Amino acid sequence: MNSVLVGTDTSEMKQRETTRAGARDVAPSGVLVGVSPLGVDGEPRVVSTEGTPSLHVLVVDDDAAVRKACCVIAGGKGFAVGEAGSVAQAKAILKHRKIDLLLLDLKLPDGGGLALLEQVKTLYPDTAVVVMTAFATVASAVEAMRIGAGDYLTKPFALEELMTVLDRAAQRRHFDLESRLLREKLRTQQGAGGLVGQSPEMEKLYRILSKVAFSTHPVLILGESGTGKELVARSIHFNGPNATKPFVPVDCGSLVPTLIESELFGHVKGAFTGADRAKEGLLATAEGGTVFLDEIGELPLDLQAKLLRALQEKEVRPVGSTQARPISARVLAATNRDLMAMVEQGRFRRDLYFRLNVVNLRIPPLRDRRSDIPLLAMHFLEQMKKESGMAYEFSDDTLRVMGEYDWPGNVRELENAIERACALSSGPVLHMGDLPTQLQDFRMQRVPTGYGSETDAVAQVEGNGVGMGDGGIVSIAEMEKHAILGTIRQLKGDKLMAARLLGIGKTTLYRKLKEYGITDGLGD
Ligand SMILES: Nc1ncnc2c1ncn2[C@@H]1O[C@H](COP(=O)(O)OP(=O)(O)OP(=O)(O)O)[C@@H](O)[C@H]1O
Repeated sequence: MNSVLVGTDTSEMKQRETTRAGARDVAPSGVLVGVSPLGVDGEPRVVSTEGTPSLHVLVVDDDAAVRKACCVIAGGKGFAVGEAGSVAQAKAILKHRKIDLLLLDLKLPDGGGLALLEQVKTLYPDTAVVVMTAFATVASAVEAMRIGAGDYLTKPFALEELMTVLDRAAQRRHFDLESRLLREKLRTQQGAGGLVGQSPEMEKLYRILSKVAFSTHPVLILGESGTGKELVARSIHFNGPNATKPFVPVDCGSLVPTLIESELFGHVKGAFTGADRAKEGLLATAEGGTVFLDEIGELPLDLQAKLLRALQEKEVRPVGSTQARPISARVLAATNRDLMAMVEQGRFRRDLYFRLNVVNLRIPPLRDRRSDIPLLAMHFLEQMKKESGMAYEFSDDTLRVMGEYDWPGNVRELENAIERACALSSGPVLHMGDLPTQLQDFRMQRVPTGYGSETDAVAQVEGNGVGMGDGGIVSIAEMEKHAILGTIRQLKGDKLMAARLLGIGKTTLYRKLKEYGITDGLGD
């Protein structure tokens, strides 16, 4: 089989005869197939006897022997095959039938194959094209690739070359299909991890995400804090082929420096004081799954070198061990820092940067995709409704200000603001007064002469009452006190929740209460 060549060159005629004889009898897989020339109706014949074929292949060549050989090989692989001997026949078939893969000879009797290719790429962009060309016209193969052919075969070609090209096309097709389905899933919010957003920026992100999910390359996820880097990493993992394997997030910024190495690579018993048991590192725990290295820019330089070695050699050496242990996890990393600048400053290893940055995904800040704000706001509101059973809704003013605000803390800030508003509101309608002070300040800067709608003004005075509702000037300390006490009261004394919603620590809250001379409960 290996020595059999398929081609149009007359010097290959003898070999072609061999091909034809071989092809007529047995396909490479041993499956018997019958190949017939194209019927007058132009319909490609399904010739495989194996199950339902996955790909529809059309062979366009004026040489019947080449057509037959290709049909036999493709049919043997379980594809539905058809053949056309001219441009006109090919067009007739393409009009009536969805073709997944076109095997196209560039030299056809009734016109150029290149023109047909151009037409196919315009009318049927999903059809993959493999051009077949004689060695002498390899320049036209280059032109064909430029127009959109995915692959090419130089005639005469060995049958195994054809088989490889068919396998590659089938794989690519499968990949494209999966990635299209995933993109659709992400777009309609059904993707695992539930990424919300329909702005052009998010569409672009879904496009790249749906492609990288099926590969095993490292991906560097870039974006400001709170833009959704971890959510994107989860989406990549849970939509990929290893979704059932572990997803292990590692926050490089919060690991205790002296313990990072043993956390990442593991340690043996007795490796250091307190290591009374051997421990597997996070890189090994992810076995076959994904390790998500968050805040990778925070990793100390010496550990960057060790991580690079582990990634290159695909093995880790636990602290205190002389033996390496293989690792098979995919690595995704994220940072809100300018890693390239850190490389220039010598604070991040260039080689590690390139290792992690095989593909990068940049998540734009929320202020650069404002059309997503209402969608995200409604999404978080729905979540709150489900959790609380309350029929919350935004006042017009609240929704408008949220859409205009810059959200320096991005989606996380928006999510927290809505959670806080729901916890503080006295009724189902969320007013401006229920939003965090930074949004109220923002609105006051924009509308210096008033509060906007009357309802919201009332809500502001009646709500947590922060601001200049009584017309006088209030000190920042006074506003802070007002906010703290108002929040605790509205939460019926739940100080932990109040601290959380106010974005301050529990200890700070208690210290402030002490400063105000309040030692017992408030509102409880
Ligand atoms: N597109 C989105 N759709 C729905 N929720 C989102 C989206 N982006 C972010 N979130 C939510 O916002 C919060 C912050 O997201 P995440 O932790 O992924 O951000 P991050 O960029 O990793 O933040 P950091 O840099 O601070 O670690 C999470 O609760 C996440 O679920």
